[in-house]
Amino acid sequence: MAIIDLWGGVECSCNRVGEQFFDQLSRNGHWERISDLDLFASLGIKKLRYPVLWEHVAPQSLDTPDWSWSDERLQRLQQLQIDPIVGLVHHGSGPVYTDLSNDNFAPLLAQYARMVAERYPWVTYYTPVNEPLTTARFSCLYGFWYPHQTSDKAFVRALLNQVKGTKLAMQAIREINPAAKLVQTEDLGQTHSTKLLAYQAAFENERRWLSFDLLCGKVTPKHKLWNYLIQNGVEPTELLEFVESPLPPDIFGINHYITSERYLDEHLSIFPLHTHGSNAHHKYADVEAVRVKGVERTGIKNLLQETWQRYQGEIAITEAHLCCTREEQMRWFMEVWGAATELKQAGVNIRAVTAWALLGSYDWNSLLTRNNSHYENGVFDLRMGNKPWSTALVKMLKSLSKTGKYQHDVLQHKGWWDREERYAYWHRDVYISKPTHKPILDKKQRPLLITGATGTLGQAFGRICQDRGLHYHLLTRAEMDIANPESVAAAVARYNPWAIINTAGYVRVDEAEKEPGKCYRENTKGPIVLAEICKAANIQLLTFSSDLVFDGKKATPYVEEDQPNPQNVYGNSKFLAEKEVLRILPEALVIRTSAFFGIGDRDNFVYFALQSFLQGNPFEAVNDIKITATYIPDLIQNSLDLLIDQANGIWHLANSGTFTWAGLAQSIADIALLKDVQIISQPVSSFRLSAYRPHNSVLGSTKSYLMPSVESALQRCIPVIMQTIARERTALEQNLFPAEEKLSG
Ligand SMILES: NC(=O)C1=CN([C@@H]2O[C@H](COP(=O)(O)OP(=O)(O)OC[C@H]3O[C@@H](n4cnc5c(N)ncnc54)[C@H](OP(=O)(O)O)[C@@H]3O)[C@@H](O)[C@H]2O)C=CC1
Ligand SMILES: Cc1cn([C@H]2C[C@H](O)[C@@H](COP(=O)(O)OP(=O)(O)O[C@H]3O[C@@H](C)C(=O)[C@@H](O)[C@H]3O)O2)c(=O)[nH]c1=O
Repeated sequence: MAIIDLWGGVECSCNRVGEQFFDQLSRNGHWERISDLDLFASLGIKKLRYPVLWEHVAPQSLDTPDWSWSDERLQRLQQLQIDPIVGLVHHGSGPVYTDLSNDNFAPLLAQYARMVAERYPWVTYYTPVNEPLTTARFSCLYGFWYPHQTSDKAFVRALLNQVKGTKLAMQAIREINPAAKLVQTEDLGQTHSTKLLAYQAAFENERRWLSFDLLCGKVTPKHKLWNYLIQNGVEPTELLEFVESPLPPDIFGINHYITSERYLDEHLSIFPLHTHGSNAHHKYADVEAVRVKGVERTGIKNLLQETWQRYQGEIAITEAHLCCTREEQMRWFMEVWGAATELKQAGVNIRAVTAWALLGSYDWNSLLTRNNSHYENGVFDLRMGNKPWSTALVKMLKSLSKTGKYQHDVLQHKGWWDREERYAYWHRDVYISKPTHKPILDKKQRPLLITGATGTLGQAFGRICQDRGLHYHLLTRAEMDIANPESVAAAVARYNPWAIINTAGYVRVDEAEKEPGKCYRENTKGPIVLAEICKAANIQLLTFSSDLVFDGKKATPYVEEDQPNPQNVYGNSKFLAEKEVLRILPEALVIRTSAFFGIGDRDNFVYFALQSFLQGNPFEAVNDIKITATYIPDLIQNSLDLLIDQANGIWHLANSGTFTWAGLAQSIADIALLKDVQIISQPVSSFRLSAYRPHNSVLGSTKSYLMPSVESALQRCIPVIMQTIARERTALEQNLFPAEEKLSG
């Protein structure tokens, strides 16, 4: 039985930048999709942080409210027996007739809150204003959001208006529902620093409590920030009003992210420009403490302990979310859940942990100031077809809400925030120079078995599993011949894997026409043997197929449901494997992909083209075949997430964008900024290839749009490939022309 509750929450920020409102509910489609509530209910959540935003209900005036959306949603929540924690403002500055610096903000918010309570008198839990301190910082100290001010005076005024608004709102609500409870949320971190900036860190470590301290009436003339507030335009009466009639939160809502802990350092030279800032006295860099070697992070457990010691009030983690790969998201949530459970067992009044951003969020990487569709998935992933995809976190949360416990092999390993490779900086007072590190993989975890140790995809899988802290064994043919059942059974018995990733195969498409036996052994018999043994051993299987299963007669991109009709031996060997593997093991994941390119692999079209261009040689490319190309790291990152999500069946994963090979060559030249390249564009027939190539093998998908565009992948890899080619050329020249001759050259 779980001793703490699982709550959920929808990322519903509605922040204003200039005259534009950035609205997560329209970005994530939840505004239109009431069925999401059923998905949320299936997680076993007891409460849901849910928006009835002022900017949505009364955007033009409090006299013309539109309750249609919130009526329907709150009614559905009642039917689903989910208790809403209603949020009225979420990183917003209110509708256009007010803003954070306007003294009408608090009274108007209270008026709106009364209207909400009158409309939904049964609602008990409220968060009138989410994270007043964060919003005041982003809007009035850093100027990112409306009203875009950048002074302590404006920051303090914005904070006070929000906290006053919260108090007045709760008082108005309690006139309707005296039992109403305030769940006051705030981002909680810790600021660390060099000795020189310890005063700034101390200030920020006091400031972080201000929302709670004000509501609890703790900001008296003895409070460390009393003078700071007074010097920045607050009247003593405004503060004493809270002291005389405090309105402490019924639940202290802690929002904690891996980036909540900061590190301040005046040695600007070792920090990227975008981290530079200043106060009235010093210029300094402000970075995530987790990236700094020599900084001991306080961590969520100690921060919760501090909150308990400071307020002795009921606490809930109201936002637990990590933007990262699947296993890291699971590790982060389990770390927060574990900390809360241990503290609860130790007598701390912890009520719940909230799985935040259930549907993910958009553009937080630009602090909600740009619409770039930078999406980070949540418990559900919105990049899969027309309904939210249940990631591996769904199974985890269902188990936690029931039993408070959950096991998965990927959880055996530390999260990146506890692994050596996290460091990007070092604490100047602790280290003179950049310390080195070696990633260590913990062998306790049941491994992934990856075939194809000498292959392009296999080796890349090894590198990325290392980075993701996924324990793996990369096996050569000698260690496990996939077409030999004894060899596979022996390897499975020896390593006891939780999944097999089959990157092995026969990929020489033209030669396959001459030696079909070999091709069918590696590409068809091999995967079948793996499927049979995985079935028997109840372990997951991921295997790869190809766009060459199609005949190319379709005019538009091929999707998963399209009927394959391979036109060459290779294509046929992959198609037969797909059919047999899914007949034997329907749970298997079969990923069709195409035309690999990547860093560190010289046997690919991108490398060939760049090499020719840089050598000034003409490059022949086919102009009557349409394909999609696949950047290997993007393929692997998403394949691993799907495997951990236990996705099954056929999935198409290729970077988005349709090209002829000649067109792709031109894009490569454009992105490499190479002007005078010679691309000889000609039909495939001129290449006299022994295996037929379909004229269209573009991979589309009805299941997902996980993969970035080919352009974005080329932009990420071409600079590195060009450096590799340049280095190789220099090495070649040095071998060909030893130094003295070059000088005489
Ligand atoms: N390259 C591409 O553009 C595309 C590839 N694919 C698919 O992706 C997968 C990986 O391709 P890629 O990395 O390019 O291939 P590579 O040719 O680079 O690697 C193939 C690997 O498979 C190993 N192998 C072959 N047969 C066996 C066997 N019986 N037992 C164990 N290992 C074996 C090879 O080992 P050894 O060195 O001993 O021969 C080699 O390590 C293949 O399934 C391929 O069909 C799909 C679409 C596009
Ligand atoms: C090397 C090269 C290829 N091409 C074009 C011609 C031809 O259609 C195509 C053939 O190149 P390749 O032999 O590299 O690729 P091909 O064998 O067609 O590629 C396939 O590999 C297998 C393993 C797959 O599964 C497929 O997805 C696909 O990537 O590329 C050029 O136009 N210019 C060139 O210089």
